[in-house]
Amino acid sequence: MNITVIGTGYVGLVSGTCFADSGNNVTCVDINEEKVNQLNKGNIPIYEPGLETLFDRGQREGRLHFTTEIEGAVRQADIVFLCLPTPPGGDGQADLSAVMTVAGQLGGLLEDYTVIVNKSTVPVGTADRVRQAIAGQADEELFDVVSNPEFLREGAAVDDFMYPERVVVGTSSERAADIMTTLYEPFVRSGNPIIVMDERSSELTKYAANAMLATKITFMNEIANICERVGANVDNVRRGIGTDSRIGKRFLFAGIGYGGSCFPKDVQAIHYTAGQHGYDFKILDSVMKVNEAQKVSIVKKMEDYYGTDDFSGKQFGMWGLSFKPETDDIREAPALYIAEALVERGAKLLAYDPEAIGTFRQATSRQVLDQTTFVHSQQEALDDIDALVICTEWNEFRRPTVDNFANNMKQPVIFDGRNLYDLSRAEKAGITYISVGRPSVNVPDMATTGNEV
Ligand SMILES: NC(=O)C1=CN([C@@H]2O[C@H](COP(=O)(O)OP(=O)(O)OC[C@H]3O[C@@H](n4cnc5c(N)ncnc54)[C@H](O)[C@@H]3O)[C@@H](O)[C@H]2O)C=CC1
Ligand SMILES: O=C(O)[C@H]1O[C@H](OP(=O)(O)OP(=O)(O)OC[C@H]2O[C@@H](n3ccc(=O)[nH]c3=O)[C@H](O)[C@@H]2O)[C@H](O)[C@@H](O)[C@@H]1O
Repeated sequence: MNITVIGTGYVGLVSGTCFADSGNNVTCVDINEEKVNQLNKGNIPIYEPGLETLFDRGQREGRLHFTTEIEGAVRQADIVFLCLPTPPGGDGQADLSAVMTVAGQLGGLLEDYTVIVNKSTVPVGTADRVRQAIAGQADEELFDVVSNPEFLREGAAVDDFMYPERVVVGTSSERAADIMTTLYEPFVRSGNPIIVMDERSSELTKYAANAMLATKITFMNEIANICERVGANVDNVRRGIGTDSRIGKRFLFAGIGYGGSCFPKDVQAIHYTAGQHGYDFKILDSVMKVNEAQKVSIVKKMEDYYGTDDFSGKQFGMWGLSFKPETDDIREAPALYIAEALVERGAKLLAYDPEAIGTFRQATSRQVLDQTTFVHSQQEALDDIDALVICTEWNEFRRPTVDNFANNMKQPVIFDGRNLYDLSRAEKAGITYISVGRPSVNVPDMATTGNEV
């Protein structure tokens, strides 16, 4: 099939590359000329494991093209995917300006029947709005509008796209449903379902999935906060409940809050939509409040440990800047908030991340930049620091076994926002180790090691 993807961000680039790899002829369109030039030279602007191999193959075999010219790309397409940004507007409402601008351009370009697919995360009713925008300029026989939300995760995007647990297709048109089913059949060979439903349910499914996952994480963060108060261990509680298949093992890891480009904005957006329809979505109100506090909960622990909120004269190492491992994306990353809070309290930072130093530098404040030295290895971030703060669970941070820290650090004090290390080993190694929802180790007057299984 001839596929045109409009918007070559995370979703557009991964979708376009994977569709090309399954034998389609794909043209990706973006208004960012510099990005398109780089992509045409074979340079991928994001770090995403496994993408490069498929991308190179697609370009080499002539099935993956990039352009800024929307006209030709849409005219030749059987299917047009909209993979455009839908950032939060001022009040939390999703900003649909990119989607509606492109929708307004499409009508005049359709010559033969084309399926217009919205892959962006958009509020309920957007498929209708896109249909109306196109219908103003094109015969209704010439197109259908489909909602096809994307569930990939950054850092695992290629696998998620190639082997989706489900594909959701929202359309009331049988013709469009058949085309979408044919397109996705190679991706669900393992028997996972393509679920066809109406457009509105499909649009809401995307928000419901993200809001449910954000709620699950937040629930565990609250359990962790209780664990800290009653002397329990959230790892044990997680194992104890996760083995119940009704609850499930995944997305139960307590930490320093969820970040990224989607959970925060999508929770806000569905909360806003509910409010627009006269419904107060109370649970999501709490999820947002708890998550805000959780992002900087580690700073509160540091204040308790030092007995002051004045960190002047202290230097902290920071491991991990991205919002999660295997990505250089720092959007809504807890590390941004933690760095800001530490610098506000007078600290200096030595920061390391395997991939996200560049993106972090662009996003953080001048004040943080002035007080931060970025280093190129985890080891360098341990030099002459008062304590290490762990913000992202990159695998390489698990490698120096916890026993090594005592030899490598001036003060073996670790504040771990991601629960990387075993408590009893930290205790034996003589490290002061304060993590999330677990008893603190080697801290005078604080609870000691709990009951590790
Ligand atoms: N990032 C992720 O992991 C996921 C994102 N989503 C959703 O997918 C949508 C896109 O997200 P990302 O790929 O992260 O966005 P992004 O912000 O990384 O990229 C969007 C791209 O669209 C381009 N663009 C903007 N206006 C344009 C226009 N008028 N014409 C052509 N190109 C234009 C931008 O230059 C940029 O390259 C959002 O609605 C998001 O919520 C859904 C699932 C996963
Ligand atoms: O709509 C989207 O953009 C995507 O949002 C999330 O994907 P992503 O944001 O890439 O990353 P996740 O792996 O979901 O992690 C999100 C945040 O939750 C945190 N998290 C995750 C899992 C967990 O157990 N605990 C936890 O704190 C992570 O550290 C991270 O900050 C969803 O998982 C995807 O299905 C969805 O397509």
